Amino acid sequence: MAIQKKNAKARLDKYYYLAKEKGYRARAAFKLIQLNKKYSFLQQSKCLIDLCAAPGSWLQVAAETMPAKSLIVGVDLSPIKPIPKTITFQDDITTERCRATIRGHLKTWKADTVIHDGAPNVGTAWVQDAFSQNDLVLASLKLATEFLAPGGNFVTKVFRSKDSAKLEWIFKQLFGRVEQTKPPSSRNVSAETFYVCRGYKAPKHMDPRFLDSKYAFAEVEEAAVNMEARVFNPEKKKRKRDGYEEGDYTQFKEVPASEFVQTPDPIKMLGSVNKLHFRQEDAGGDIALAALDRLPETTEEVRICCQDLKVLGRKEFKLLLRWRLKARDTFGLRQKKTEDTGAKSVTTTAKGAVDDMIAEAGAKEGEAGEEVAVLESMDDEMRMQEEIRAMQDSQSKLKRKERRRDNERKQKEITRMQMNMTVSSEIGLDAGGPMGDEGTFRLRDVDKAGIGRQITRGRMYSEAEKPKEVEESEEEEEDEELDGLERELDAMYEKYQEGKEDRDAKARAKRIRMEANGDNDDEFEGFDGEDKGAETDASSDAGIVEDESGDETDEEEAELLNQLAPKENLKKGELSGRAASFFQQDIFADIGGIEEEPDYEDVDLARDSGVDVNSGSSASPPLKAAEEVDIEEDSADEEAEAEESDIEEVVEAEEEADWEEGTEKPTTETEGRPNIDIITAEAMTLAHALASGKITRHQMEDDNFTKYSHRDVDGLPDWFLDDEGKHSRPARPISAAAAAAIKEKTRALNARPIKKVREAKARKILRTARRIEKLKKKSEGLAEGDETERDKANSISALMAKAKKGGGKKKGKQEVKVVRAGGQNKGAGRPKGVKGKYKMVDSRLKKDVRAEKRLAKKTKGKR
Ligand SMILES: C[S@@+](CC[C@H](N)C(=O)[O-])C[C@H]1O[C@@H](n2cnc3c(N)ncnc32)[C@H](O)[C@@H]1O
Repeated sequence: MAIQKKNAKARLDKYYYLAKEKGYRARAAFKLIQLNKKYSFLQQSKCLIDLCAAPGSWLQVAAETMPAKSLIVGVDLSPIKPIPKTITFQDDITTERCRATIRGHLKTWKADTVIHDGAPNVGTAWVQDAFSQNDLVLASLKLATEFLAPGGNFVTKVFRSKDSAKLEWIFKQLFGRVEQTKPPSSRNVSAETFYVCRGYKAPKHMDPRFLDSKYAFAEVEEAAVNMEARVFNPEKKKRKRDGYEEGDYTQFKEVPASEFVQTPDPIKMLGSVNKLHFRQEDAGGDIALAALDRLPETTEEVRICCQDLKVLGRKEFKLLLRWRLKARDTFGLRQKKTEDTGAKSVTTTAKGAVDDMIAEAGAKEGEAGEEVAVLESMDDEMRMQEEIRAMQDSQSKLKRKERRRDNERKQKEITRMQMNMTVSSEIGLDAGGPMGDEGTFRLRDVDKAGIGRQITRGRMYSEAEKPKEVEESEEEEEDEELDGLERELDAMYEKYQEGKEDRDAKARAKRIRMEANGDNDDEFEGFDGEDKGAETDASSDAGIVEDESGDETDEEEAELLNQLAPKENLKKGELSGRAASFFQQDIFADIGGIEEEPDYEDVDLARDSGVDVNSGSSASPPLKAAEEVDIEEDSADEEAEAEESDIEEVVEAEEEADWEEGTEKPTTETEGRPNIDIITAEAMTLAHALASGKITRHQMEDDNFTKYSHRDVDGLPDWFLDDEGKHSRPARPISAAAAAAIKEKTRALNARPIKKVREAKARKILRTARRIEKLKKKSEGLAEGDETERDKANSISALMAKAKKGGGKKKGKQEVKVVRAGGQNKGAGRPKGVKGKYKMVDSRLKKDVRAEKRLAKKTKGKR
């Protein structure tokens, strides 16, 4: 009684008092609180079913944690006192009636979460308790599958037993994520544990047997307990998560040592019992045991080992097995195996020492006579085999390593030779000379490897292009896997780019431009002044921005705009308006008129690198070279790039619009040269350096032979190239003057009116020009007429005045309505029915005006 009292008190732990303090009906409330703290399923649920809910502490927690206006239904065999915000009823959760009642409460709703804390009336045998509890879990799961929404949660209590693994397997079939946990408030002494199953898969069809305890918990042939592992790997302890084995409820087991000698399965015995004893228990005594006890082989060491089998190591188990074999020999229990079988055991059991020992001990021998006789020789032989295998392995590894190193060395030599860093005599000295069998540079080998062409083209030999003969099967497999990953990565990158283009118009415009410009990863083909296409390509590659003025489509307007700076009016050697304004920039202030003959090399270079040169002119070469500068390079900073994209976007949009109208594509060329403008400080620095003769073609060529000039981009993924394009590019020098010039240019560009305004202004000028033209013609006609000079002059000045006004009535100019004051219009305010501007006149004023007009007419007629 005293003990009972003590136990009862121990049960009243802190959660019991906490539950009292907080007003929860049971300490179980904290289990749900702690589970929810870890997995937060209550906050996300709008509809919950609590199975086995009495007295209702879980319902209380759910009601206070779930969102307002949630639907909470609780059911239990026992009555539940009403809880605010919840619906409760009394029923057995395994019945159809209970399901129907829940259905009635839920109506069209589906449950987000089903919780189950059921415990059948326990108190019978532990195994029985566990089974009925798990049966209840299965019933609750069955109910949950009927009401759970897809993606819903199921939280349940499970008693750890041999069936809990089966339950876990079932949970995993129905839910995406299944976790087992034991909240701190669950007593350690209790075998209960909780499963939190999330992401209900909501299968359309389910075999009813799946949730039937008869099938779910049916005894499947248990995999034989691996006693060998227990005996030969005693250091690896496995936790007993499955509870007690069926029919085996004692913790400590001991058997007479004679049983161990007689048993056909000594390994199993060593793995399952705790002790082998030599105690005589039967009144008559065990003769075998007594004889065993007196055997000289039963040494003190053997006796100590028999005391506690659970603490033995591999060596001690081996000792016991040998002792057993000797004892069996003595008792005549063992028949020697034929030489043949022995030999077979040696060759077939190559799985390591554990297997050897199993063979030694004749594990699972059917009868007592099937044991292997030669223990020691087997051990030695196996050990030898093992050693040989290990040596072979390490040798082949070494060979492979050496081969790889050799290949790497050869590759380095090839690269060095390509870069003129080595002379041919240096190469292959150790490889029997160039003509030797292992000559590094035997062309046949090189060709076989498929890199001959690349070498002759001057391309670097890359790591990725290893000769086939040195490829190993492992590497091939690895490559295949990597290829697959790369393809996946490429697809993901493409998807990302598409998404980016959808969101970002600039990215879209950039892609369109890239497509329009064609593939820009063409190899560097060298400078070629004749190749216009290449020139354009190169300039577009470098991000050249076309001049907006090239987009004008209205012929007349374009004409008019061009008239403002007519080129044909330029004298020989004189700069065009655009060129003149370009060279008015401060940066070119130091360049005076240069008299020397043009340096045609520089001129060529300028053209090749995107600077368009009019070589037919006699202007000073640097000036001419830079007169129509078409250099462009990628802007180094993000700002410039953004700016560039902006401009390009406008250009694209305009181009598309023009094409839609069916007009010709606007020319982006002037006299065969692209209309390109400098927009970056780097380009401006280069232009200045070229124009001022600070650098020559050769210098520029040298400067451009960098690590960036011969990049091999073949086979590189897009994402990598895009990233390289952004971050790994040559840092070109920028002079302060060039930066200032570009800044000034950008400022001027920003200050410039938008295209629409410029067009409107141009239209206005055009209209005026047309009127003047008309006027000219009219006045010519008048001059030829018979009228007096005075009349002619009057008519011309009237025409002039009219033209000045803008050619008659201005469209949209509102007329002022004259309204007679008095009558119904008498009084203040707008007269009825009059819209817009109006003027009130009285009858007197009206009469006076009419009289004046009459008089003026009369006088005119008399003249
Ligand atoms: C541990 S209590 C539940 C405590 C509850 N979660 C709480 O917080 O108050 C277990 C409950 O399971 C109920 N139960 C057992 N078998 C049941 C069944 N077949 N149908 C409904 N309820 C059952 C018992 O009546 C008992 O009230």
